[in-house]
Order: sequence, then C-alpha cells, then structure tokens
Amino acid sequence: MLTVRNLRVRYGRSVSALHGIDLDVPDDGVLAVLGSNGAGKSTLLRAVSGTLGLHRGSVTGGEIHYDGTRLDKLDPAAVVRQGVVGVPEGRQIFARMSVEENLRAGGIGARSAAERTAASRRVHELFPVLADRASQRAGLLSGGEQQMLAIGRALMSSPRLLLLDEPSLGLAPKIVERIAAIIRDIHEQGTAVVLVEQNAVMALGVADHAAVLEVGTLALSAPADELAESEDVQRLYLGGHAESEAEAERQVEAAHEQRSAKRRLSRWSG
Ligand SMILES: Nc1ncnc2c1ncn2[C@@H]1O[C@H](COP(=O)(O)OP(=O)(O)OP(=O)(O)O)[C@@H](O)[C@H]1O
Repeated sequence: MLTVRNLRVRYGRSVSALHGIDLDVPDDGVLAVLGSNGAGKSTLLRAVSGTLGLHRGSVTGGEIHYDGTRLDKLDPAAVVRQGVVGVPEGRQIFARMSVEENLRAGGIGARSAAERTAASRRVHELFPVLADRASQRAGLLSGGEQQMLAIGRALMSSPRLLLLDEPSLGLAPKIVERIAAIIRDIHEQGTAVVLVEQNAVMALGVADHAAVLEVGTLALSAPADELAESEDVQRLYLGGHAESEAEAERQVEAAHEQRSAKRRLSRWSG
C-alpha cells in the first residue's frame, strides 16, 4: 500500500506546487490522477519516485510511505529497489540505443538473472513488437512503440507499483486504447498502478479509483465509476477537450463502454 499524507512540495523558493495532499493506493489498485495543466500531477509522481531533486523541487512537509518504508527520504535508485518505478512524461527512452539495450538498462537493478529473464519474458509477451524490433534504434520507433518501450523498460525491474505520467500524450486514439488494455493487463498480473492522465476517458476506463487535483490540492477522490458518472467531471474533464457536444457525448459513452468491458473482463477472470 502506498500512503501519501499531507504532502507539500515546492520548486525553489517561489513555487508551491502541492499544498497538503492525502492519497492511498492499495496493492491491487489502479489510481487515476486527473487534473488540468499545472495542477500538480507530475509533481506528485516525482515526489513518490524521489526525482523531485532533478527538477529543483523538494518535499517541504508530509510523508510518503510504501509497504512500511518511508519513501520521501530515499533517493530515486533506493525507491526503485523498494519496487516503485516511474515512467516519466515524454517517455525519455535512450534514442540512440537499440530496443534491446533499452530493456537491458531497465533490468540492471534486477535481484537475480532469473528475475531478469522472467521480466524480459513478461515484457515481450505484453509487447510483441519490442521483440520484433529488438535490434532497431529506439529513436526510430513510432510514438506508440516508444511509449511501449518506456513502460517495458520500467517493467524490467519487476515493480510492485508502476507510476505512469501521461502515457497517452500525443498518441492516436487507437494506440491509446492499446496502451489502456496493456495497463489493465499489467494490473491483472499483480502490479499496482498510479496513472496520471489528462485523457480522463482513458484513465477512468482503466482505474478503480480516481483523484482530481486542482492547483496543488485534492479536489475530489472517489471510485472511478462514480467519477465517470459525475456531471461535474463529465463537464470539466470528459468533454473538456471535445470540439463539439456530439464529440463530448461520444467520449462519455466511450468511458462507460471501457468500464463495462473491464467489468466483463474481471467477471471472466474472477
Ligand atoms: N521544475 C519546475 N520548476 C518550477 N516550477 C515547476 C517545475 N515543475 C513544475 N512546476 C510548477 O509546479 C506546478 C505543478 O506542475 P506539474 O507539472 O506538477 O503539473 P501537472 O498537473 O503535471 O501539469 P501538466 O499536465 O502540464 O504536466 C505548476 O505551477 C508548474 O508550473
């Protein structure tokens, strides 16, 4: 279980980005974190993954615990060793290295060769395209494939909690659907997920629970299906990027359809 209590974050002296956030992510959960630009979503993930220092930010109050260990005092490598691994916004793969080399880099922290082999098998099963493109330069992959590589590389260290920052960013709707299905698979294989997204349709279709951030505070926290039904959320986040009312309605229907697909799936697997 990840618990975040009264988390406060600043960048330098002047920017206060989070003003006291409380969140819980159970071991078998998928938490969607929604909110508009600048709400503090990436900051939250940076605080959990210990990477705020790389952005001149710091935790100025509160605590983050994972499975009995206090994370907010650890450096990024130590957070990964606790089983918490992030995929930052913008993918940040090693563009000049091959797909296979990128994956190998992700597996450096594995506890044993057997663990590395199992992780590699899992990644290639989830993303067959990465096996097909093993020797290709990562920078030559399509945007969707680069996102898959970024997630695959994170999975190489066998995380128990995966932090995803806007995996749908800049991708075509069909690719976003594939990424959503893969996140569901990853979760069903036993990895908890925190999914930061501006694409609320996608996020609410995948998540069990959702939190909405507004300028550094937690505005709402509720089961994802309740939020998908909420008129405020539909108005602000589901129809927010639609170019017409008809498109907004289509997006709302898509979120409902994704949720019922997920329910059907869990009935089959349960
Ligand atoms: N490195 C930084 N230095 C100074 N201020 C920053 C830095 N990174 C983020 N901020 C500020 O902190 C606040 C929260 O930003 P954050 O990137 O966490 O929001 P977000 O919800 O992830 O938005 P987006 O979807 O645009 O990434 C914003 O006011 C932002 O301008």
